[in-house]
Amino acid sequence: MSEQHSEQYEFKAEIKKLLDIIIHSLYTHKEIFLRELISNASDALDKARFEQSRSTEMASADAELAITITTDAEGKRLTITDSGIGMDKDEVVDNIGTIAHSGSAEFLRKVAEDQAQPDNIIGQFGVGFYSVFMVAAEVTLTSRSHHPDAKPVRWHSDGLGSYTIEELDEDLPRGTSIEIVLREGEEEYAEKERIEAIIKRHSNFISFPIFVDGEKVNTIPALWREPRFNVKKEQYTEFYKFLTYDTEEPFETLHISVDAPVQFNALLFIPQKSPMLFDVNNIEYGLDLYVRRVLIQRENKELLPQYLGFIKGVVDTEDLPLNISRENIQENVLIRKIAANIHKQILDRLLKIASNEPERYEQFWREHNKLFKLAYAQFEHQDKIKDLVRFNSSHCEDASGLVSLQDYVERMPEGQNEIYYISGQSREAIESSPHLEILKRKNLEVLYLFEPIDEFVLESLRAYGEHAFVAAEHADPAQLEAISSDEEESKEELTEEEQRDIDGLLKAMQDILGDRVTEVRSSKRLHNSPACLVNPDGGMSSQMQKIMHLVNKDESIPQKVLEINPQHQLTRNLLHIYQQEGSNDFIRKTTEQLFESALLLEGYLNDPHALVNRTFELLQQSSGWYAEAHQKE
Ligand SMILES: Nc1ncnc2c1ncn2[C@@H]1O[C@H](COP(=O)(O)OP(=O)(O)OP(=O)(O)O)[C@@H](O)[C@H]1O
Repeated sequence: MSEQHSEQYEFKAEIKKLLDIIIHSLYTHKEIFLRELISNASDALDKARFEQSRSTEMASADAELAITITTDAEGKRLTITDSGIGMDKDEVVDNIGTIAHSGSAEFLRKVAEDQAQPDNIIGQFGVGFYSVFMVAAEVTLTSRSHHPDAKPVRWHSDGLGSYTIEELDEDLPRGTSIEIVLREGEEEYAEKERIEAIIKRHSNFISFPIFVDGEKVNTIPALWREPRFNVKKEQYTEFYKFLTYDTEEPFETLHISVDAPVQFNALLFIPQKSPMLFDVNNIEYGLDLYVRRVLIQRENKELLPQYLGFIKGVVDTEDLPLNISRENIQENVLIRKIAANIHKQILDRLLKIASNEPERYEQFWREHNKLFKLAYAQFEHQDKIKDLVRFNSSHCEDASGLVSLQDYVERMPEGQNEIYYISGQSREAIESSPHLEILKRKNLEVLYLFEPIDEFVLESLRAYGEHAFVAAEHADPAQLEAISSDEEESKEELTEEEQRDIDGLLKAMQDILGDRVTEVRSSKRLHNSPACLVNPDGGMSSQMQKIMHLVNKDESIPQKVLEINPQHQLTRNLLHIYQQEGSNDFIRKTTEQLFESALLLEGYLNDPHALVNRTFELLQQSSGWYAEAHQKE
């Protein structure tokens, strides 16, 4: 054969690194290299079938779409050939010379990040084409693109530092062929039985025939088109592992068959583990869309709302034209109908698990809630979502407990109309909040929200039944009056004179704080704490306010109401001082101190210097008075 001269290229540094790990890996399941090559061949065949379905002019138009494997035990060789889309020279350089694709890049990042043993994680990632070097001493890839005028190309490498590439003058049938010369010790991969066993284990669901030395090996039809009663649990699990490379069983399987108003079959899985979420707004998700068994698009996002992005699976419909373009999928009414049906079925299944197997549902929630909570942004199916969300609450023994809104409402005592919540970084932080005091005293359950998104969830859900969600700081003490509490309130009533003077004291405190507060007023909500900050009526909750400040890069402190507990001993003491001397320097310092302490508790105090210095001054003064008082005795 006449050949043009071949050109030699060095591998890029990152590929060298990947190859070095792969070649020196002691990984015991090297057989997955075949899964990777067959998966690439299948993708190439899917693309060829896709082009065929839209009558693109192609080389070898009549070739059967199949994968052909030949073994040569004597020559220690294995060849994998497909009649797929093929590659021209530029495509080989671009595709085989890069690891920008998901599997390998992720693999390298994980190895670098975790210092993890590559051997343990190599099987979890599709490390793609290069995994062939786990078993190969030499690899020759020959490819002929489907473009009618393309020239065949040959790529050759021993995986060590460089590769050669050349265009061939003779024409070849469309597709790609990978010839592997096995390394010493890896001869088993040139044995027919071994190869057949590997295919059965990892590639049984490939939708194209796979021939090994002339015999067809894979026999399983598209599982999602089988009637449900025909499919065994093990087959679902096997298909799930094939689809996701997960090593565990799926958490839940949904096999859906619908005939009207739109025909489709779907096989969907909820994995046990959530995907790695670095950025929930930027995750890869979607369902594989087939039209009459032809793969039209992997990870189609129109079929699944983002908040259910942890779900994996395939959808196959008879009702769309095969030549639908990927762009048209987006506006297609049938796709929307399929998506709506799938959406509803998934939620119904989750509701069923939540009511029949609450503990198992909690397991789901713990794993997938981060993504699921993005449901706050969509307004469809809100009633179902309300029954699916879970939070920690004051009813739980510790921060790991979960309650449903239904449970909460069932526990509500007579007279309680609202569902109370409070946000904070931890259960401890939340439980020390003065805003909780009145609710605790009335024995009312409060939802504890630990993540910023939680408040968005409640804001958008607004109410459960007729019970509105209300931040603890907005709980109206007047309304709570009606609810009886276990503890008898041991209020020491203020005398008429004290009541009058306390108004004067509050006014004096307000003058001291000026426009740092909207008002200083007497509190009905406090019990143990002397003071707290609350939002002026109808404002957003503090947590929400903080998020908005963060978003707007605003560091200013919002104006709030300072509430003073008139029953507190500190207030009583201040009142006596005020009655004797009017507003003086001690009242000024104490007011500043109360205000800044409340700011500190709310997380607003940017600079604690003044607070600390004032603490020293007040301690010095009060210890002086103490010493004096005791001397006199
Ligand atoms: N048999 C083949 N026919 C046509 N193109 C191929 C074939 N094998 C590989 N390629 C091309 O080379 C690219 C790189 O393949 P590789 O196996 O390294 O990664 P990948 O398949 O893209 O990613 P991943 O392994 O994460 O799924 C493929 O995306 C494809 O474009």
